[in-house]
Amino acid sequence: MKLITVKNYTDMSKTAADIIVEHIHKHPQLVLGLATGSTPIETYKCLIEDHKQNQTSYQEVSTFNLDEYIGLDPLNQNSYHYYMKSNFFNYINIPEQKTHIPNGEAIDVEKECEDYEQQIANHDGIDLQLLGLGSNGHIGFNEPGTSFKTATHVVNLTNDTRQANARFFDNMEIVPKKAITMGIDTIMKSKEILLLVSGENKSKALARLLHGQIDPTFPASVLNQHSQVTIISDYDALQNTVVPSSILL
Ligand SMILES: N[C@@H]1[C@@H](O)[C@H](O)[C@@H](COP(=O)(O)O)O[C@@H]1O
Repeated sequence: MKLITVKNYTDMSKTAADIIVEHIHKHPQLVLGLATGSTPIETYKCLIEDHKQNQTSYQEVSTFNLDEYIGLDPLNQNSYHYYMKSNFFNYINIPEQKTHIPNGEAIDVEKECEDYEQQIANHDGIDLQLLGLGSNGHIGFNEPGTSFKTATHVVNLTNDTRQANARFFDNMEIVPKKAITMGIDTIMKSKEILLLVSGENKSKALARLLHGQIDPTFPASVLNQHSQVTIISDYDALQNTVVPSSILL
């Protein structure tokens, strides 16, 4: 595990975008795993800026998003379909058929999960997966207690997670109770993982990830078992953490 420490959210975002762009330049057919939430928004802005300035092309890149709420129309402003279009896809030259997000409106959601997993496999897996960190340690929507062996599946969202995401919705009542998420095993099969962590509200979770035991009650801890993880963290998220010497700087 490698840790890149940066001053603040802006620097975290620039650093993450630089790493992603470097991967695309080396490998134009990159299979890129994408995340939503507040954390990667500025990274997407930096990627859009780079696309404008340096013409980095997404023509041959394929993307797979981590998750989507069940029951939200893709045009609903809180769906991750809408988020990805309005924060990223609308501003780069990626062909729509190369972007993949679970269909939260599928009639047969179990089949949708199987198909999603199969599509990732058909692309020979994810080359670089971008991840955020839930304050309860969730990755994607894999909540505490999820088996490390899970493939893409349907989850019941915990109240903690619904509350954490309620800020995007008009009221708590309309925050979906279920979602489709890549499983922990799906994420762990990615060849490389880039975890972004910013802000004091993530500092406890980050400390537990860096120091804690590998334990399904804290899903992100599984990342300690992956050989190609880079964490980019700002000072606020690292406060009160003495970085263990086992973490490569
Ligand atoms: N499903 C998403 C995750 O993919 C995201 O990484 C995490 C952190 O969100 P944020 O970046 O807004 O703190 O929680 C959300 O619930």
